[in-house]
Amino acid sequence: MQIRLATRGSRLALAQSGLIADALRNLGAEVELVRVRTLGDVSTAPLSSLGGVGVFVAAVREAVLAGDCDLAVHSLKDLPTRPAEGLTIAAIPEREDARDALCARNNFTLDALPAGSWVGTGSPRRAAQLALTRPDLRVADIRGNVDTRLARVGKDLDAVVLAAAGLHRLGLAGAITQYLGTLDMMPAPAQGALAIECRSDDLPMIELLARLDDPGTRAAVELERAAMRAVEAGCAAPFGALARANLGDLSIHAVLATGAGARRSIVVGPIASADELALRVAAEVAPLRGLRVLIPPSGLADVLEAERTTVNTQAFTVTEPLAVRPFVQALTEAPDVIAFTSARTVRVLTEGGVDLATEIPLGTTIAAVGDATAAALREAGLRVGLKPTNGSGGAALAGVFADGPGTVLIPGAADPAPDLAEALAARGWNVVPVPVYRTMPVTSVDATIADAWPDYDVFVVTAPSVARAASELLDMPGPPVVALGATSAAAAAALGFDVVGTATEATAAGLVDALVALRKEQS
Ligand SMILES: NCc1[nH]cc(CCC(=O)O)c1CC(=O)O
Repeated sequence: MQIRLATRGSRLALAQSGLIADALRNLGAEVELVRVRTLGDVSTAPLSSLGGVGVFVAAVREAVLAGDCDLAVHSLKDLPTRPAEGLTIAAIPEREDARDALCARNNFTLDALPAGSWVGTGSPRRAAQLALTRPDLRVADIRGNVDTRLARVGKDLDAVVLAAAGLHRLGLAGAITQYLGTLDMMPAPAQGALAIECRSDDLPMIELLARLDDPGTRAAVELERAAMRAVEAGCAAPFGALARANLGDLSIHAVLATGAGARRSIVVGPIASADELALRVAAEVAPLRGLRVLIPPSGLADVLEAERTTVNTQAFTVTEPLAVRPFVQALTEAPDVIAFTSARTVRVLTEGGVDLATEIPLGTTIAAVGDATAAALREAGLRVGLKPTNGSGGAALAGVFADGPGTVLIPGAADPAPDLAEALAARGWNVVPVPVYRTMPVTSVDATIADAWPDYDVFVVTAPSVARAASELLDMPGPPVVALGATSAAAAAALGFDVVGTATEATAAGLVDALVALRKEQS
């Protein structure tokens, strides 16, 4: 049989195509490599603007579909999980090493790299896992083929992370200074595996290629890819998975980096139930996947996105800073305590030109309602002396105060939630509220958000003013509400929302915990 094999011209593509050509020649076929230039090879525009890795794949696929060639060899990890019409993956040969490898200067391992070292990778999966194991390293976003990436080690980079399989196939195993374990660096789904594709109606070719198929590899990589699909993680998501077939069983380890940390899963079961295994993995690493959430814009939205929820953002309020002079004036009275009720307050004062670290009298105690506020205060150079030991919010903060007398300054919104002031007054404190910003409701809501309003699984209420604005602008009772803190929960409930959950900590972790608890309840 005379076979024409479509290949890209990159060194890795030629090496991989050559391997398969040789394997086919061993089976008695005559094989000719036909080079296809792809837009991805010709253009210097960023990959994402060309439609992602798919541009490399599209041109060789076209050559096969058009009948100019009979088959193409792909790195399976670069193939979209959606099947290509008219084509079939007729063989997945035995997998090369699936691991990622560190190629570092000075023979460094990941542990030994000095703090602050620059590590090159263009992969969000690799970057996220590096940040988890070695948060003290710096990651450089690099592109290009394996040779160009490797050439930068010892020049502007201290190390790069590359697939061991690619390095092996290029004869570059000598550049590897450490094979990375899956706890530090879970590989991409199907990493190290090749896919041989031909036309779905080319039965003689399908029959020939079947002899190169390794069923164990196929079962493992298909499970990894099914898990990726179930997580709704595209190739840009920080998701890694490695499965192994052993007798009739499949085991899979998977990781999804979620911003602050990562969720991991290990699942084992019979090959016949691979679909169910993929769903179990997805449920463990991405328990919130697919949840439709509406939330005001902030860093919280990014965290929910990393958790694979479907997030829409809509601003319901705008902050209007007020003059800072009343606050600065109040400082001259040397209050015993200043209680900060939001990171926003800290930001408004700092942006208003107040240098909190030098202008607040030394003897004044700084109090914060929760972690986010405390973090903002520390960033402004203050030492936080008082914070709730259990939970967060105004009432929780008042709980850790000693009884008065004394004076507490509370800078914040012009219409603050009354819980902190009331609780402190009841314990004998002289409470001095100082408005430093006003929260104004927006006047309209984006039309697509308004349309989708009844269909959201959760509306995250981050402040009483958010609930108030939403209740005025959109139809009530609206979607189920998860509130960020007890104060927001009470305000939302009073406005007629169905409050189905409350984050005990007004932080990303607290919100995620509340949503996960809700999902568990509902399933
Ligand atoms: N994304 C590029 C790519 N596609 C396949 C390989 C290596 C071979 C393989 O993983 O099968 C590489 C290079 C790399 O990630 O280091």
